[in-house]
This record gives sequence, C-alpha cells and structure tokens, in this order.
Amino acid sequence: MDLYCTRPGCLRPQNSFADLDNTQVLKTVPQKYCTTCGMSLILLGRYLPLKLLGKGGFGAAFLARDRYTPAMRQCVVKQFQPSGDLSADQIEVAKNLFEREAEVLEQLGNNHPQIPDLFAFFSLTVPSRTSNKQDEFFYLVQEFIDGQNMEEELAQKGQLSQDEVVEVLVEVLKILRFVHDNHSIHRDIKPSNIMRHRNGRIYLLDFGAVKKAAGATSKSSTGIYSTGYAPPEQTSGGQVYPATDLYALAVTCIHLLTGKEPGDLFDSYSNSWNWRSQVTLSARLADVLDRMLLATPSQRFQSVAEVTAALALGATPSVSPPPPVSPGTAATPPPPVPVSTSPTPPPPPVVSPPAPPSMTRPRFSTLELLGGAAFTGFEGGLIAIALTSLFQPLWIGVGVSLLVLSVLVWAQSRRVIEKVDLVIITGITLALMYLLRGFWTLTFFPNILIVVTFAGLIAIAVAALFRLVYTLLSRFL
Ligand SMILES: Nc1ncnc2c1ncn2[C@@H]1O[C@H](COP(=O)(O)OP(=O)(O)OP(=O)(O)O)[C@@H](O)[C@H]1O
Repeated sequence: MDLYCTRPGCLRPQNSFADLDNTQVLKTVPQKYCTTCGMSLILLGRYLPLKLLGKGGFGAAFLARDRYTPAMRQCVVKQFQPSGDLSADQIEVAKNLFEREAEVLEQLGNNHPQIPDLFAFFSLTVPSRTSNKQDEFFYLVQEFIDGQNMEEELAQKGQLSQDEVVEVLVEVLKILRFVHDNHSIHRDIKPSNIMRHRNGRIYLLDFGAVKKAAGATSKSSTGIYSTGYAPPEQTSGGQVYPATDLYALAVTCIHLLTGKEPGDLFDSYSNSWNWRSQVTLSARLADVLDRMLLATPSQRFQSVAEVTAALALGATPSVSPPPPVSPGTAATPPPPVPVSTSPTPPPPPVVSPPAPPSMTRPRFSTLELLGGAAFTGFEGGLIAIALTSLFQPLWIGVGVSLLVLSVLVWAQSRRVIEKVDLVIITGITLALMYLLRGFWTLTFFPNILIVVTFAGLIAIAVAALFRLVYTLLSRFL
C-alpha cells in the first residue's frame, strides 16, 4: 500500500509498504515514517494520506482513509501550507482563515447535506528537516466528495446546457440560503468549489474564506477572493453581503454556459458584462443573471429568496433529496433533482446588512466632479473668448470652441487629464491670453476673468444639480 508524505517540500512523498496490504497490519501498526524525510505518515495515528488531490491558496488537499472506521472510509485531509513569500502577519491571517474553515465546517457542514462534514481538526509537531527545531503543521479532515468539480466537468463538456446550469444554480442557491441564514457569507463561489457527487448531488466546498455577516464584522474584507468571480465591493476590500455571493454565483453560471473565462466575458471599457450574445437561453434566466451581476450590491437581488422568486422556481425540491451515500462507496448516479414550481412561503430574510450607499468606488468623488466642472466652465470661458475672437463668423468660433471643450471633457472622463493637470492647463491658457491680449474682443483682463469665473460657477452649479438628481434616482429606483 502507498502512503503519501504530507511534509511540504518532501522530495519523494510517495512511500510503498508491502506489509500494509494486510488489513490487520494496516489497522494495528503504530506508525510509519517517510523513507525520504522521516515525517510521520499516519496522522494522529488514524488518518492515512494516499495521494495529493491538489494545492490551493492556503494548503494542500490529500485523499486519505480513516483507519478507525469499520470500512476505513475515505476522507480529505487538508493541510495548512500558505504559499509564496508571506510576512509573519499574513501567515497569521492565513492560519486564522484555515482555522475558520474548520469552525465553519463544524457549524455548517455537519448540519447541511450538501456541505462536507468536518471530521477532525488538529496540529502535529514534528522534528524539522532543516534545523534542530520542531515544525508545526495544521490539518483539517473533512468528508470526501466522490465526484467532479464544475471546472473539471466544464473541461470535459466544453459548455453546459441551460438545464444543467439551472440545476447547479438552484442547488447552490439552496446551500447559500442555509449559509446566509446562518449569518455567513461564503466569499469564494467559483466552479472549482462546486462539486457534483457521483450520485448527482451538488456540494459547495472551500469554506476558508467564509465571513460572518452579522455581529462583530470588520467592515473591511481580508482580500481573500478569486479574481474574475469576486464583485467590486470584495476586490476593493469593502464590506461583503449575501449579494456578494450571488454575484460570484452568476459569474460561475455564465462561465459554465459559455465555456469562456470571466475575463473574456467582461468588457472593461464599458465596465459591464458582455455575455448574452454568446449563448441562447431563456430571457428570464438571462435577466436574473444580469441582475445578479450588477456592480452595485444594493441593485442586485438582496437574498437567495429574491433570486428563487425571480426564477419562479419555488424554493424547495419537489422530491426528497437523494439518499445519503456512505462515503467511500461508489453509487449509481440517480436522475438530477428536479425543482418544484410550486410556490413556497418566502424564507426569513437572510442577513440584514446595513443598506450600502454604494459599494463600488465611484469613478469620481464629488470634489473631483465639482473641480472638473469648475475647470470646464473656467477653461471653456477662456477658450470661447479666444476662439470667437480669432475665427469669424461667430458660429465657426463657437463650433471650434465646443470641439476643443468636448476634447477636454472627454480627456477628463478618461482621466487623461486630472487634478493638478487642470490647474496647469488653466494657468497656461491664462498666461497665453495675457501675452496675446491684443487679439481678444474683451481687451480688459478683469472683464475676461469676470466672464470665465461666471462660466465656472454656472458649470459647478449644473454639475452639483446633476449629482443631486443622480444620487436621488439611484437611492429611490
Ligand atoms: N471535500 C472534498 N472532497 C473531494 N475533493 C475535494 C474536497 N475538498 C477539496 N477537494 C479537491 O481538492 C483540490 C484542492 O482543494 P483546495 O480547497 O485545497 O484548493 P482549491 O479549491 O483548488 O483552491 P483555493 O483554495 O485556492 O480556492 C481541489 O481540486 C478540490 O476539488
């Protein structure tokens, strides 16, 4: 039998022991050690790591067997192994997140059939390979989901059909309803964290990034998220909401529907998702996904209940869920779980986070907006005086002035010019106007200044009015 060494960096982690082929020996042998690095292989004297399943951001996952159960059930042993050059503080944060995964699995997983159960959480102290010191390793043992994650399924199929995606959507929504009802936010919904068991049941994995939604939440996020799937409020380190998970779930759905990476479906120029043309599906589903994908959390659906209502699917399956399968046994896949169309009473509200004014960082702050308006008015006045004096008849001067002004407004909107640039441009224009003062119809400089100041004030007033109308509309619509 082969045992896999869990010491990070072990050069030959695969160890073969012929005597362990005998079940009696396997169940009673006190310990086995890695022939390359000397690490204890039987964790806690109980868990037998067999192979590496994969490595994530914070650790490695191993397929293992539990020799204290009659059928030596399969399980997943996750080991805390933060990657990259992390500072001591970052390692501490990562370790806390790993511990949180264990806490959340104990609280949520052991109470929901579609979240892996937590079996054990422990640390091991072993002699270091490189110094005289001891190394401490942290392990988390959880239920093994014998199946494929959605990323693997997508790689096989290329694209998922509407029905397949609706099934995933509805099943994950049911799990999320439970997670949110327990005042938690998953924060890392993506295809590789959604698994389909061989019996057809959908599971949600990877609760390391879960954040408590109520109570002592710090308003800032820890920056744990998956690029492409995380919404703006998460990537900007803001507060997260149930709607944060709904956004990532919608990105997952469009990725599965189109087979394209989220980055290829997002048009950064218009700052919007551009996926509908890539696939044919029901307008209702597309509309629901589009609303889940809105950049501002307050504009998305606020809860799973709202999404299920919009999908008009009801909230509960019309048949009882598939029977539990004892881990480690292969099961024949039953038909996918159909979803009821009968309406059910809406569930209690998920979490009631304080209504966010807006979680996306505005492209321009109010100060920038008013400063830009002052610049546009001031500079526009100067340009109008200069160009209407230079070009005759008057309409040509006005036309050229508007053209130059449009270029300046466009350059501000793209941030080609901003902040101190605006002062420099105004200064240069004023200096030129002064040097060439003989040309202008308004020969007296104080008069020019009065005109342009007036124009600047009008521009500020107009911008402030627009800002006010926009704020009121976005609050009430
Ligand atoms: N309970 C489980 N049952 C079956 N496979 C699992 C289980 N948990 C994790 N895996 C598999 O193990 C692999 C590694 O998982 P892990 O959670 O460590 O990282 P990840 O999800 O790939 O990455 P990240 O943590 O950065 O999101 C993945 O392929 C995942 O599908």
